[in-house]
Amino acid sequence: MPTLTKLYTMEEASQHNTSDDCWVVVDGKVYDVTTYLDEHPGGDDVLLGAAGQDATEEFEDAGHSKTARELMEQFFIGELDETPPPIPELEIVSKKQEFKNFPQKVLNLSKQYWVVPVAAVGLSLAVGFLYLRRKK
Ligand code: HEM
Repeated sequence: MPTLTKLYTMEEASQHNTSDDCWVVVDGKVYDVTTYLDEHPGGDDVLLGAAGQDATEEFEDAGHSKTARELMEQFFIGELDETPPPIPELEIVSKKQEFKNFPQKVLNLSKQYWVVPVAAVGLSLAVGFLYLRRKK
């Protein structure tokens, strides 16, 4: 089933790293904790230290309670877009591949269009024959 969850790249999340605009990423989920900075029992400094970053390890190390995990859902804004960006090398490889197959492609075309040279030779012979006959 399609989800309506908003996706954010890590690059986008990393730009929200101030006390006026503070996002943290925990376990592939993005949280806007700006309004929670002053309320956080662990202190605002720890959240600010993890702002715009993947804080999964720090979050787990702090041994958060079930209540804390339920509470964080209020700050959930989306998920991390983990789709890898297209690798430019792949394009280069495919272009090289095209070039590599060039002789094969020419061969295939000549197989397909063998009628053209045969017709050309036939036509030349016919014209030559008529020319010679007229000369006599
Ligand atoms: C939306 C995200 C978060 C919520 C809702 C949240 C909530 C809480 C709550 C309720 C506590 C009190 C203890 C408990 O009930 O477990 C706590 C403690 C703490 N949190 Fe968070 N937290 C969040 C994110 C983080 C992150 C990202 C870090 C680390 C970078 C962190 C570090 C800590 C630390 C160090 C403590 C103190 C633990 C202790 O006293 O032993 N928290 N947090």
